[in-house]
Amino acid sequence: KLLNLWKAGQSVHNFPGKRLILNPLFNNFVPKIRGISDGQNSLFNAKHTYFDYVGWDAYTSISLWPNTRTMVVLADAAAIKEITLSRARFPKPVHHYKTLSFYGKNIVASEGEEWKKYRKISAPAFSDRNNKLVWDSSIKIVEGLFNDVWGKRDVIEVDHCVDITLPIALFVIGAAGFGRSISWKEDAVIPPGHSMTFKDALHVVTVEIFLKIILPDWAMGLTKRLRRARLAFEELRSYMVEMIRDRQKAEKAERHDLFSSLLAANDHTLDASTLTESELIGNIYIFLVAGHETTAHTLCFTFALLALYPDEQEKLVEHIRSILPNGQSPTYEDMPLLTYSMAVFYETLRMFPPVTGIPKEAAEDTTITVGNKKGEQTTIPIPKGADLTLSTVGLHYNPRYWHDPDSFKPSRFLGDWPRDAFIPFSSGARACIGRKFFETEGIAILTMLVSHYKIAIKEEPQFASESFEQRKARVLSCRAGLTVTPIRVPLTFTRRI
Ligand code: HEM
Repeated sequence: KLLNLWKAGQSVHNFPGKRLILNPLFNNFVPKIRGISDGQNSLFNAKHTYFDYVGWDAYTSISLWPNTRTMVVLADAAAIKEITLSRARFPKPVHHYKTLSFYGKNIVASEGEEWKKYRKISAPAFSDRNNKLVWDSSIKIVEGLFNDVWGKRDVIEVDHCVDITLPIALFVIGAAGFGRSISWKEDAVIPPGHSMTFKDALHVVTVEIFLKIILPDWAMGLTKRLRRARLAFEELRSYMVEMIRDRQKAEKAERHDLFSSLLAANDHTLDASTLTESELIGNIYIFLVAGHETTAHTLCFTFALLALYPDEQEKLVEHIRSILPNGQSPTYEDMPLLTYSMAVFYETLRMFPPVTGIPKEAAEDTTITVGNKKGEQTTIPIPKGADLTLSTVGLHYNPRYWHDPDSFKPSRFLGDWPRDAFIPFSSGARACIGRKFFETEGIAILTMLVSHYKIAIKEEPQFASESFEQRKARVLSCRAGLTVTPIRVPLTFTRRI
């Protein structure tokens, strides 16, 4: 093993970095122990500090067990751009995404011809015509929250903001992606033939996904938590199968949503049939997950930041009022005018990118040139098979590109800003297909919420004496999940209009 470590170090010309016993796969299960494991949420916690320590916008991370893994972690905008633009030289290491394929192969966890096929089938559903559907669905869902859940109350206290943002995001992808409209009232009821709601099944599967990596099937019956996880995996599958059967039985209405595109590709009566049943379910699952958790967590951090910085919230409200002076609901045509809402999201995504590290691998022996804050450049040899991690957080907190990166300043996104140093949706051919979907629903939801309600941190007696910095650290604390997960964001919504 020591010889392997020496050889791996040689292969990257001993570029400085970490030498660890355990592969990053174990970060979620083993705490941070110097020389052994990087621990949970390590990229997010370190932000740009380890790059500062090394003195370059790159470092190596070589680990030994269960196999020798050579990784180069990057926070250099030019190097990251080069990598994301060269898909043949730096493909997606699909073997790291195996857990996302347990329902079937899909667009996120594939490469090459297979990925091209899934992308081609899905792309038409992300057109401008469907974005209008996303917008209208989002407005309707927030109106449902106001009317059916919050009702006539002037002050609403929420113990954890994700309790509202997760259902909102799930209802939007359900309605706009899969024609599955769920009302807030229906959502609480377990339908006949099921023992969990759709929302709970999807949530448990998303949270417990890591158990699937480490445990064999037989072990999933050992404890109450594992049995609940196993039940959720089965329940979600049966919900997805029902969704397919219901849509297949329904009148062939003129629909152009994602579900129609996926089903048409699975229609064995057509010559163009290209998706198997397992690929169909694999892709439905991945769109449900990719389309709701990232969105829900981003909305939650956005509300938390606006509550912590009331001056920024008022600037946002003033801007919205200048576009919608009579308090009317925004329309899809208003979206391009709501530039401050977009700036607030981008600043939130800069500070809390849901995906903290984007994996790539080297398909051949190659090199990468990176820089540092002194303006120097150096070239790192990258051996074939080495892993590369594009550190979204490292890049987003890199002072070479962002002035005062630790401060929440949405206005930095109003003028000219360094586009290559902003990759919350990744970049290049493998960038997020749902970016516009998110931006559309996000702006509709944010605009509706802040123009109707003032958002504040919920006052709780046990935290009465904390300083602003302590409050900020408490409210914004997060852990690693499938995406960066806020731990507890207690908020108060007070009616404005
Ligand atoms: C704040 C919102 C979102 C963020 C930050 C985000 C981020 C990302 C990132 C970083 C990737 C690349 C992942 C990788 O290389 O492994 C990605 C891919 C993807 N995202 Fe998103 N996403 C968001 C919302 C959405 C939504 C709303 C949908 C669907 C409705 C979606 C669907 C997908 C899909 C299908 C892929 C795989 C694309 C491909 O490989 O061709 N995402 N997303």
